[in-house]
Amino acid sequence: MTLSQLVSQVPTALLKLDPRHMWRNPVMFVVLIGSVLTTVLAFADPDGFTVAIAVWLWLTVIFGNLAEAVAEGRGKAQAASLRAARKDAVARRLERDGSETEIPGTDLQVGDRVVVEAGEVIPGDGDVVEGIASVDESAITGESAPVIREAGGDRSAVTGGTTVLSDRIVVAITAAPGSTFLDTMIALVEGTSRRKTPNENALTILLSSLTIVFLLAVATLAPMADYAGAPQQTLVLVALLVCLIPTTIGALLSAIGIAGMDRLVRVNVLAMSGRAVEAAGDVGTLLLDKTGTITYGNRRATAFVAQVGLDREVLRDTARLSSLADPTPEGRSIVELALAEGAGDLPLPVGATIVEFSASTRMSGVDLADGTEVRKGATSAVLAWLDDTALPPSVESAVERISADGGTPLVVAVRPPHPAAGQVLGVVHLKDVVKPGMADRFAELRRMGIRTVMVTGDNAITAKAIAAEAGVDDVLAEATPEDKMAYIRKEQAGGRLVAMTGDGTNDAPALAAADVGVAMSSGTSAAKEAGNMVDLDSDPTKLIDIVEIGKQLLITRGALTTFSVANDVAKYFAIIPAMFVAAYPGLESLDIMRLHSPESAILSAVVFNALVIVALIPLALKGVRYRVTSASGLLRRNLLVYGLGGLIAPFVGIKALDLLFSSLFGSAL
Ligand SMILES: Nc1ncnc2c1ncn2[C@@H]1O[C@H](COP(=O)(O)OP(=O)(O)OP(=O)(O)O)[C@@H](O)[C@H]1O
Ligand SMILES: [K+]
Ligand SMILES: [Mg+2]
Repeated sequence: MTLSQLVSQVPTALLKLDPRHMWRNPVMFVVLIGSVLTTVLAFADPDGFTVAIAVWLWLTVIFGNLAEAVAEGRGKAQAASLRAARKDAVARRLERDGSETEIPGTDLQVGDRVVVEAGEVIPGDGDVVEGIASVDESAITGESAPVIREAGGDRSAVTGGTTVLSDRIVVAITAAPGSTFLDTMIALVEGTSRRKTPNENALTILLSSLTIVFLLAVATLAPMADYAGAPQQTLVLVALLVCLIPTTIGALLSAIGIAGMDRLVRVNVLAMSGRAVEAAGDVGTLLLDKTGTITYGNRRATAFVAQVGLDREVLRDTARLSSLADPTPEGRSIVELALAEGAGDLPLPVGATIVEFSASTRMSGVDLADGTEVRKGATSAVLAWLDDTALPPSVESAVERISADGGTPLVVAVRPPHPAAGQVLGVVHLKDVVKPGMADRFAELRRMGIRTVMVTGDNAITAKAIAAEAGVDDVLAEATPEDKMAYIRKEQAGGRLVAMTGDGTNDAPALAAADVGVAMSSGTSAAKEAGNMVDLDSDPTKLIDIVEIGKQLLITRGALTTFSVANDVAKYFAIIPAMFVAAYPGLESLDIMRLHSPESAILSAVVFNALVIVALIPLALKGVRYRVTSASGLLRRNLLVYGLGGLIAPFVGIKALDLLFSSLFGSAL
């Protein structure tokens, strides 16, 4: 933060003096009332002291607004560059009859299908329903490397404003104009949609209560001072009140929250709510999707292993048949492998019914017109479909070998028309690769006290093999969407906050149930809508940064609250004796500060109180540094630094200002 940044936000800070805005912050609202009151007094009796107090009370309020304005200002710059990305693209809407109509992108409706080809801007948010393309998403991510977006899998979502670099895709629009991802993002970084988080609300209530306590203390001080023969002016009582109420944290609270969101935006994560950011700081369990999260996610068929005695061509052609209408990356890779291994390029037979893959059935295939049913899928699912027959031994050993290797075995089976029995033909070997560097990052999470759990629809052996390679703490295999939900609920019932990253439509319910649900930007629209954060880089290990930023937010807020309250308590002891020493000479032993005069004591305290806010703006925005240590160690350290610092600072600061003022205006004060 530079000085010019501060100065440039002064107009915004002044606009924020609007009582309708100030009302949301009770501590600073009290200061505002105090400023108005002392200003009236200054007009009635314009002596130097009164004017000085009035001016510094106004500055106190403005400094608080300045903190918020600077925090918001950083987002505004980002919003401006995002606006530039929201180009008004022309949409090529696909009509029912297959023809195309050109319409403005802003006229698109949810459910419309649009064609986008190389060089064109995607006119709205949606899911790719046909084709595969490389897309330049730098407009939203700032990353220039193109990404692949394709129909059917977990990498199907595209964002309006990004550009197709190669090939042709058909996109089904999922967001109405005005409520697109880019619109949400702009509102978020601008802070326009920011609401107070539960913790912020709780802290605001606490700070308001403290304010009331000090208000009562100062109010009872007035008659006591009268009685003692040292009547205090209203001006002094107002100034005293402002010094005692927790103005430091009151002024910086909202800036701390905005800065937390902003730090996330800087690592390309959009948090849809501040609550999610706070929760991230307290996460105990992290659920990670295997495919696409821990592994690259483009599971590809690499081999057909037929049952002993069966021609490999039969397996190859049946596997191909079962995949002809399967748009998932797995399905398409099977068709490609079959072709490469010499299968004919025949289309799907007429009259065939497509059976789509789903995460709960874990199978896909076709039903032919003659009643023959063809399936491929997870071993247990296919065996259950075949009325619990056992696997032929040769297939069983192939399944085990593929799984132990971390691959996904897809069993292929046929069920001829009744009464002939169904039969397993063999298995397709799907391979996926664990992303590099995973084990290190999981070790880091472990040091932060977070347990990592890999969740997958794959079988237990494959899951264990991948888990061992990636270094996670636990695995949940053959997980249906319901299993994922149940696991999250169980952890939450144990008092742990759960974070989860996911990209698939089948992840959506779990993403919604998790305390922190991070959807990969590459994922499906359903996943993005269900989560409360989106990672534009689609990097699941980003959760480490997210947790750090969440912890940093909580620590910063805690540290500055400690400082603020300690500061106020210390001021009480620094200035009360100075104010009353004339009336009660017995207080002299308490008057360790030896301030010049009661007026100088009050003015110094008010000025110090205001300057502390400005001095702490950089820390509020940057955040207190987070180190990986135990929570209690951190607490102890912060109490020591910020509690003790808060106690000592006023004595030093007020004394210094008192010396300055008394040397400048000695006789007047
Ligand atoms: N296109 C498909 N056709 C048939 N079966 C499939 C297909 N894709 C996956 N399967 C089977 O279904 C199982 C579950 O797949 P799913 O995509 O739900 O989970 P996953 O990809 O292993 O895990 P996740 O996506 O949650 O990381 C897979 O292990 C595989 O056996
Ligand atoms: K104060
Ligand atoms: Mg999947």
